[in-house]
Amino acid sequence: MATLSQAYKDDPLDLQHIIPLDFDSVHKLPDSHTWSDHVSCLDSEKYAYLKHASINEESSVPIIDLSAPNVVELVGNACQVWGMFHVINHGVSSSLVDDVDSCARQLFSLPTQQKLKTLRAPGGATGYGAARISPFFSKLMWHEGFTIIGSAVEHAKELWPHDYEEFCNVMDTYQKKMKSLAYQILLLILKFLDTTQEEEETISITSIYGSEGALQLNSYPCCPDPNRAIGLAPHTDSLLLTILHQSETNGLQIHRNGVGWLSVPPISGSLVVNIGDLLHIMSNGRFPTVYHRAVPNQNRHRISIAYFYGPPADSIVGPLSKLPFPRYRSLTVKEYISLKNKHLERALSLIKI
Ligand SMILES: C=C1C[C@]23C[C@H]1CC[C@H]2[C@@]12CCC[C@@](C)(C(=O)O1)[C@H]2[C@@H]3C(=O)O
Ligand SMILES: O=C(O)CCC(=O)C(=O)O
Ligand SMILES: [Fe+2]
Repeated sequence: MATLSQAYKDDPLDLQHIIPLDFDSVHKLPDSHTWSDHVSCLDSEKYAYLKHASINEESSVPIIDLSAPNVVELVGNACQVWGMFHVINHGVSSSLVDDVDSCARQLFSLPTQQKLKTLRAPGGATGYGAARISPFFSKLMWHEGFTIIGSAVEHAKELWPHDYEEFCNVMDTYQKKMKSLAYQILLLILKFLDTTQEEEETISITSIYGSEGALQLNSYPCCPDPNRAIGLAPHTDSLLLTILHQSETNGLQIHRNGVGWLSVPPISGSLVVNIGDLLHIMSNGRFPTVYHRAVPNQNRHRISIAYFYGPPADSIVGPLSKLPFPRYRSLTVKEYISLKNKHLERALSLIKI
């Protein structure tokens, strides 16, 4: 059976030459990390649009209480209008979230030489390094990441030879919580979409027993010139849905047609859920896959933790059968990952019917 790690291994990305900067030693934004044209170009292009757009919708990402009686409708509407929402009353304890956050901080505050011991191998998907999307951009990002798929033990032993257990336990517990929360949200979404009983059963069974997730720890160090740098370049997430914890510092932005880049500030105790490409496909395009980015700050080192939830790599994903006029062809998760690795955002248009 193909696993998520295998899917990334089969389609290696050459990231070896892209290594995060030793951020502490840099006091001026290097040319390699200066995006001024790109950043302002994206914004001004969209501001020109704004003059003509009529903005008569809610102006910020909705906050959904998972214990609300009409939660299916709330989640469904948020998925259709925004492709993103905050969840509160999600059942994940704040102490666990704080632990993950502080473990991530500890990891990123290790000396660069130490972190580089876990540098993502050429065919590997896990460990320390630049974002996978980096080779698609000519400028580098003000960011370092650490990817975990399954157990973090091998990398953790390299980072803290005598003291790795606490990190592993926290990451394991958090991944389990994220998996069950993601599953719970997926069921609400399937209820909202027109899903046949049979499909619901197949999807639920594979999602709970066979699903695979990945945990991405993101670090955006203090940046000497944040307006001309990008933390994480604009992208959509590939899998079904992503659950993001952002600590108290702003940085996440989403792109809204006719509006431009909109900040999604952290709300204490909430988690941000966003639709990924695979759920966009399953919903036959009814749910947008959210184009988003992260920007750095001058005085605050920002940490975010993203959990990516998806079906097993060899399962087949396509528009749900009751949704009329399929707009995308069905394909395996592995095939989609491979298309995305090669074509990034053009992957979706390549599977249009
Ligand atoms: C399971 C996943 C999801 C990945 C790839 C793999 C592990 C790391 C994830 C991210 C995290 C950072 C943004 C992104 C775009 C990236 O560059 O790496 C994500 C990507 C995706 O959603 O495609
Ligand atoms: O740091 C953030 O707010 C966004 C992270 C993100 O988009 C990702 O990890 O895919
Ligand atoms: Fe993302």
